[in-house]
Amino acid sequence: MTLALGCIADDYTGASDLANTLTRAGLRTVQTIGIPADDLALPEVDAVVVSLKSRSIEAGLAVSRSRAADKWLRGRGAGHVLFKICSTFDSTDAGNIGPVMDALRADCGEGAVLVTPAFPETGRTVYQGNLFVGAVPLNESPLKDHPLNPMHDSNLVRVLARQSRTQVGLVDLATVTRGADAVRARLAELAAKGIGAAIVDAVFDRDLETIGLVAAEHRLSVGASGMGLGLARALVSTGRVKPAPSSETGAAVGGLAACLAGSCSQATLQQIANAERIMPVLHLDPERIVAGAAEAQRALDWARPRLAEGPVLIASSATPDAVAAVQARHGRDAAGHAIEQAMAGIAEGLVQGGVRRLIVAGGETSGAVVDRLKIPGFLVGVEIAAGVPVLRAVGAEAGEMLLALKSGNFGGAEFFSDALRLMC
Ligand SMILES: Nc1ncnc2c1ncn2[C@@H]1O[C@H](COP(=O)(O)OP(=O)(O)OP(=O)(O)O)[C@@H](O)[C@H]1O
Ligand SMILES: O=C(O)[C@@H](O)C(=O)CO
Repeated sequence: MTLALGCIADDYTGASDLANTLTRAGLRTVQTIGIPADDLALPEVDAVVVSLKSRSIEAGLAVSRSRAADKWLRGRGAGHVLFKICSTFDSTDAGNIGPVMDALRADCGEGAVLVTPAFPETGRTVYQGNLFVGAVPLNESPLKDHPLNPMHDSNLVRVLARQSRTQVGLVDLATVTRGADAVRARLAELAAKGIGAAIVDAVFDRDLETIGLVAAEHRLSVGASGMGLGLARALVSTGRVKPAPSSETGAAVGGLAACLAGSCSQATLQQIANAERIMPVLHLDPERIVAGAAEAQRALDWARPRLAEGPVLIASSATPDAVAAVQARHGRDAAGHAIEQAMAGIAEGLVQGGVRRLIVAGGETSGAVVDRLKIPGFLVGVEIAAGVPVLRAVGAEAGEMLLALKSGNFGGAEFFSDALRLMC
């Protein structure tokens, strides 16, 4: 297998978002959980997205795991590696976007790295280096209340510079609009000044196509699914990849269906409220989760008799005030970790009880669940909502399974019913 594109994603939902974008652009793509074991039977593909759970861990660990994934991908022929980050640039001043970018850049000897989280299909655009979420700057969006990495600065040149050892420049929209040669020239100018990274503006998919053409000539880029779109279209338009027909739904899996939500985003809170109309919903008590295993057991006891009648939803999700109160009592990381592990335990119990179709909301939550279920990889199926495909597990201990891993902010108001309709 010689890869046309290698990707390292810093969380699992982000990885499935990217795998979805690449698949829709015509690249045969597989998503792996971590670096695949040698005996995992991977199909012949153009792109591999290695999913890491490295967004919110200690920076040194994120760097070493990302470097190992990069080495694996380049060892399979990937001339270009995309480090997939969140379209809302989720990170803190300690990392992990800057430190990982610096390390991968040093390893491949890149001059200046193109960086953009723009993903216009989901309302993420970048102008003059400022990230907009829909109509508002990042620091005025719901991301200001994120439980793990509240985002208080929309200027990504500043945000990345605080995390990185290199200086950060800007390729502005006026340059992108002039085309690939103008972007090439600006990047060369920045590299000549010793500036190692450039936030690049993008508002429309056509901007990402221009950026993709230039990025594909380099060894490394950093971005969200929009950068993936640009790269994929460049690989196809320059004849380096022969586009594959769009993804198949595959055979039905059957089995029981359940939903888990650990995301506290506004989008997820609305989706849960709407799900109450169509399925039983259990709201977990975060205090009891932190106190011990009884709350997870209560959830399984609650779900068991109901599942035979239809899907259920179990949620820890809460409003920003409630999340802040739990964090004040137990610490941000300890509370987050305890809730993620409880969700993973609930997922394990549900699968032991016959659940084979599982929808998970939240990147960290999905990471904990997929790890606990020991699923080594996924094939990408139909799209439920922008950035969220149906995933078919490959090599799972439980056998045939369908999953949907929803990024906290993604999906329409009826996301859970939309997903269940497509997961048979
Ligand atoms: N009631 C709660 N109180 C405090 N923390 C919570 C609560 N419910 C969930 N959490 C924690 O909040 C974090 C939510 O992160 P997660 O990545 O799962 O969702 P998200 O950030 O909305 O999604 P994404 O990363 O895909 O955008 C997790 O660590 C989770 O355990
Ligand atoms: O880019 C995004 O917004 C998502 O793929 C994601 O990474 C959220 O966790």
